[in-house]
Order: sequence, then C-alpha cells, then structure tokens
Amino acid sequence: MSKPPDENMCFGCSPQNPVGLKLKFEQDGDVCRSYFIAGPVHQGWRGIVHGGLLATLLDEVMAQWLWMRGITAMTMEMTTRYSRSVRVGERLTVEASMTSARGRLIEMAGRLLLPDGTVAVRAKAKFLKVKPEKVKKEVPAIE
Ligand SMILES: CCCCCCCCCCCC(=O)SCCNC(=O)CCNC(=O)[C@H](O)C(C)(C)COP(=O)(O)OP(=O)(O)OC[C@H]1O[C@@H](n2cnc3c(N)ncnc32)[C@H](O)[C@@H]1OP(=O)(O)O
Repeated sequence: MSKPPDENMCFGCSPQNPVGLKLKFEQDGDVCRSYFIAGPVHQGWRGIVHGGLLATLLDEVMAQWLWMRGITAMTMEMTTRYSRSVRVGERLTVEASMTSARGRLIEMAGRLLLPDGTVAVRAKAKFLKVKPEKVKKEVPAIE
C-alpha cells in the first residue's frame, strides 16, 4: 500500500480527484446546498441517472453540512426514497439539514430536486461523530 495522499482526494468534493464529482457547497441558514448536472457516464438505465450516484450526492451534502461546521462524522446508516427518475443533463439541486443531535449521533435529512422544484429523492441518514484521527488514519491509499 502506498502512502495516503496529504491533499483532499474526496470523490465528492476534491478539485484534484480526476474522476470525482467536484461538488461545491453553499450554506443558506440551516441548509447546505450543492448543484450537479449528471452526464452520460453517470447513467444506469439509458438516459436515467444511476441511483447510487444520487445517493452519493445526498451523502456528500449531508456530510458537508457537518464538515463545514467543524464536525467530523461518518455515515453510519442511510435510507433513500427515489420518487422520480432523474435524467442526464438536468441541473439538480441537493440540499441537507440536520434533524436531531444526541451525543455522538446526528440525524440528517437530504433532498434532491429537479429543475422545476420537484423532489426526486429524499434521504435520511445517521452520522456518528468520530475523532478526527480516525478519518485521517483511514484515508484510503492510492497508487
Ligand atoms: C478533507 C476531506 C474533506 C471531505 C470530508 C467529507 C467526506 C464525506 C464523505 C461522505 C460521508 C461518508 O461516506 S463516510 C464513509 C462511509 N461510512 C463509514 O465508512 C463508516 C463505517 N463505520 C464505522 O467506522 C463505525 O461503524 C462507526 C464509526 C460509524 C461507529 O463505530 P463505533 O465508534 O465503534 O461505534 P459503536 O460503538 O458501534 O456505536 C456508537 C454508538 O452508536 C450507537 N448505534 C449503533 N448503531 C446505531 C444505529 N443504527 N442507530 C443509532 N445508534 C446506533 C451504539 O449503540 C453506540 O451507542 P453508545 O453506546 O455510545 O450510547
């Protein structure tokens, strides 16, 4: 195993990760928000964005809500409800907010909206606060 890189190589947010999503985030009161347009490489069924990719977008924005507030936490559990198909090329809005916090456990909610404001996917997730050393140690090695 090679030494983990020092720079951020997060698949969701790193500007350096060549295959990453390169998401950027904005804070709007209690909401963390990001935008994304899926391309043909993100599809499952023809023209329809892969559900796993949509879950990744939601996971990332919920995690960033915490990270931008100085909270180091990992996703422990997540459920997604896909209500509408998302098409390649649509500008998607992804939003996250906190729903509860008790000890180390933080519950988050996320939603992914189509350009007309329809909610296509909702997510609920439990995040567990961890010591920052845990995520540093577990940064995956790359060649
Ligand atoms: C620069 C980069 C920038 C970028 C930074 C942003 C990067 C974001 C990335 C996106 C986010 C991710 O994908 S994160 C990666 C995906 N997630 C992971 O890899 C996590 C893998 N899982 C783990 O490492 C572990 O299971 C943990 C850390 C989640 C928990 O382990 P632990 O610390 O040993 O915790 P454990 O003892 O099991 O449980 C702790 C407490 O939670 C309770 N608990 C256990 N299960 C549950 C449950 N389902 N619901 C409620 N509570 C629960 C237990 O009873 C216990 O309560 P009590 O006894 O304390 O009362």
